Amino acid sequence: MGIQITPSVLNADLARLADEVARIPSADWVHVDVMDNHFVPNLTLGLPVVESLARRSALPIDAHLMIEDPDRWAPAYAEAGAGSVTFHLEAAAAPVRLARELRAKGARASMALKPATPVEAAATMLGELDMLLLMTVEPGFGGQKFLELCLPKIRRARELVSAAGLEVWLQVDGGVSVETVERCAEAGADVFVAGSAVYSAEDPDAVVEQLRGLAQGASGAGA
Ligand SMILES: O=C(CO)[C@@H](O)[C@H](O)COP(=O)(O)O
Repeated sequence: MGIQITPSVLNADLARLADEVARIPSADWVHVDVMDNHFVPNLTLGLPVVESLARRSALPIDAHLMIEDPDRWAPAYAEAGAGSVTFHLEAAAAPVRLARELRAKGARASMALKPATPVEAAATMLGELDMLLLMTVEPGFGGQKFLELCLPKIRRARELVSAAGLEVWLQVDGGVSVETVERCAEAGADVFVAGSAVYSAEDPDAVVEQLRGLAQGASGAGA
């Protein structure tokens, strides 16, 4: 599939959500952060907003659920029209069953790991996943500094995916910017979430293109 850029709308103007998504036509997905103030210390938006955005957005929705009890809630996001649904391993009671349920509902099944969770924790179920999300900040807020300690994890995840001969996408999320995207791509990431780097810019779509170019160059997938 190659390099994909999925801007997070967390730091966009949420009162104008559909318009904010329309400002990033070059993106591959729009990344929507769902937070419940239990799994993370922040509260954002939920199912009705995702359902409504799915009807209005030209981009497919990449829903990142930072919530407790994803076993109960995640399938509803697939039904609401999210093309990809990410739950956290740290929160799931039955991650394999949940991944299968998401796929059965027609969504891409994705699982996220917080920075301190070793990649090995996901190794046995990579075959159940379409994407593995490696958090490169502690989840909960946009605008944090990229955690360098996550780079070896990205490398290790790429090794595991390649060794298994799987097509699992490797997404990174947190502090991804023009300063850090190349290091993530070199380490093996291929899907890049960027929030403040995109939405703090006057021309968010130009940043999407810039991130894509840098990541492609660094991964060797460039022109
Ligand atoms: O999931 C999260 C934060 O928990 C992210 O998606 C952030 O929204 C990314 O924002 P930046 O770090 O790129 O500003």
